[in-house]
Formats: sequence, structure tokens, C-alpha cells
Amino acid sequence: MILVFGHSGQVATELRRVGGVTALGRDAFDLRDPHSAARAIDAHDPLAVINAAAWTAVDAAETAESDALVLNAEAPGALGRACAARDIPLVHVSTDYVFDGTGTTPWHEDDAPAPLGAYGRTKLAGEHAVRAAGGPHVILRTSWVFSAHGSNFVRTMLRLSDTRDRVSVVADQVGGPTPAADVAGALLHMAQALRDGHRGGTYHLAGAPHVSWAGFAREIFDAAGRDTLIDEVTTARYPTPAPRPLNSRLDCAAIMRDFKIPVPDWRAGLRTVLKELGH
Ligand SMILES: NC(=O)C1=CN([C@@H]2O[C@H](COP(=O)(O)OP(=O)(O)OC[C@H]3O[C@@H](n4cnc5c(N)ncnc54)[C@H](OP(=O)(O)O)[C@@H]3O)[C@@H](O)[C@H]2O)C=CC1
Ligand SMILES: Cc1cn([C@H]2C[C@H](O)[C@@H](COP(=O)(O)OP(=O)(O)O[C@H]3O[C@@H](C)C(=O)[C@@H](O)[C@H]3O)O2)c(=O)[nH]c1=O
Repeated sequence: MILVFGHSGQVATELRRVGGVTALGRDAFDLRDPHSAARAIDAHDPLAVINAAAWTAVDAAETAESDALVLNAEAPGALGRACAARDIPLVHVSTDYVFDGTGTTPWHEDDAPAPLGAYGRTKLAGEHAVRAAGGPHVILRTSWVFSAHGSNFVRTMLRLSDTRDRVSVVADQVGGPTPAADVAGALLHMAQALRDGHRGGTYHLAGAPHVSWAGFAREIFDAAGRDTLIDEVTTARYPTPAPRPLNSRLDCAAIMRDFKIPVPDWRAGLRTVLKELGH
């Protein structure tokens, strides 16, 4: 059995759908309690652990960085040490927001991270903590995750289009929307590979083709049959508490090479999610 930290989040929900996992919600453990992870692992004696729990509120992290740090860095560190002490493989999820977004070429796993905001800083600290724990692990960086549940851009756009004729969306941030179901599939595959002796490491998985948030919104409205207009704006014209990277493209060659995990086409994933939402 694979033990999942997280239950109702986007990725945790898709992991539960695949099956073969025990997923723990915050009623069963508290990321803020450093002993909670070890207790849960000992209670379940899993073959591998997937950490799908995190602070994901990007703007709110700007004014609560120490709280986000506990969830995104200290907790994964404790989880990593608990797994390492028991020689249990850990698969942990990280983000494109560890990069500063300069340039236009996709980020390689070895490129130097330089987060722009608090969320990215805390997620990068989580990566360091998982590596420092010294156990068998994979860190999977993904981006722009969406699904039929939880908080994500697809659901936000559909909600806005319920009440508005037009929305302003940034057109100069470019990346890869990624269906949570594909993230879940990759996490499970990688957990099994670690069990089978794969040496692990840091990998990227993001949907293709690259698109801007405005382009993504266009596809969402087209696929959902909405005629909501999109005013394309620059990041400078759409101020948010947290700065976001302009270039969120992730190079996904390594995960294909080492795990045979293909890059998902997010447009197919979008159609599946919209169908699930009744569109
Ligand atoms: N969303 C995105 O666009 C992206 C996400 N990621 C990363 O992917 C991973 C999964 O993200 P996603 O599924 O979208 O996240 P969600 O925001 O959908 O879910 C967050 C999860 O964290 C859990 N959680 C939050 N606080 C606590 C706490 N105090 N104690 C225990 N559990 C807690 C929630 O628990 P509960 O189940 O009880 O509600 C929930 O399962 C995260 O590491 C995130 O950083 C990476 C790139 C993009
Ligand atoms: C709602 C909205 C957002 N935007 C912009 C703001 C931002 O630049 C971009 C995305 O906004 P959101 O707040 O929906 O998404 P955001 O929370 O930035 O999404 C991020 O979440 C974390 C967890 C990650 O790890 C990232 O990969 C990424 O998915 O779109 C608009 O231009 N118009 C709008 O109406």
C-alpha cells in the first residue's frame, strides 16, 4: 500500500481515484505537527509515501510566509527524515514557481531555481529538506494543475464567466497546464519505480503544448461553449500580491527518458474535466 499525505486536494483526490492508496486528510494528521508524519507512517507501514499536501495559496503566502514554510518545507523535511529512517521511498511534489521565469526556453531540472515569491521560496525550501533527509526520493515539479475539484484556474474561469461577459487575463505568462490525473499517475509510477530500485532525483512533468494563461482561458471557454470575451493584458497591468514567473515552461525530457512517462496533452485533460463538470 502507498500512503498519501493529503486527501481532498486536487492531486490527492486523483490518487484516491486510481486506488491502491491510503490517503490521509488533515483530520488524520497535521502537517504542522513534526511528529505526526512518523506516527502515521508507523501506523500504516506503507511500501512508499506520496506527499500531496501543501500550502498552495500563492497570494496568501506573501503575508503568511512562516506558516507556508511550516507546511511546504518543515513538514516535508520531517516526512523525509521519517521515511529515510525506515528506508521508505518518498515522492514529493514541487512547482514551476521555484524558477524566476526569465527567458523563453523550458527550465531543465538542473537549472538554478530563484523563486520570485513566498510560495515558491517555501516550496524550494521543501525540495532542499527532502533531499537533505537522505532517503530514496523523487521530487516531481509540475505546473498549473487543474481538475474537476478544488481550487484551480479552470474552475475560476468558469465561475467568472457565469457572471461576466468579459474577463481580463494575463497573456505574457507562459507555461504548461497539467491535469491532476496525469500528475497522480506519474507519482504512483515513480513510487513503484523507487520501490524497484530506481535511484530517483528531481523531475519535471507539465502538460503540452505551452500556452499563456489567456490562451488557456480561451480554450476553457471554447471547450465549455462559453462566449465570454477575454481581454489579454500584461502582467504589469494585472497586479497580484505574489509575483509570478513569465516563463513557466518545464523541460520534461528526463521523465520520459528515465520513467517512460509521456508528456500529457492538457487539451485532452481539459475535455475530460469539463465533461466531469457537466459541460
Ligand atoms: N495547484 C497547482 O497548480 C500546483 C500544485 N503543485 C503542488 O502539487 C501538490 C498538490 O497540489 P494540489 O493538489 O493542487 O493542492 P490542493 O490545494 O488542492 O490541496 C492541498 C492539500 O494539502 C492538504 N493540507 C493543507 N494544509 C494541511 C494541514 N495543515 N495538515 C494536513 N494537510 C493539509 C489538504 O488537506 P485536505 O485533504 O485535508 O484538505 C489538501 O489535501 C502541492 O505540493 C503543490 O505545491 C505544483 C504545481 C502546481
Ligand atoms: C483569476 C485570474 C487570474 N489571472 C492571472 C493571475 C496569474 O498570473 C494567473 C494564474 O492565476 P491563479 O491565481 O489562478 O493561479 P496561481 O495560484 O498562480 O497558480 C499557481 O498555483 C500554484 C499552487 C502553482 O504551483 C503554480 O504552478 C500555479 O498553478 O492568471 C488573470 O489574469 N485573470 C484572472 O481573472
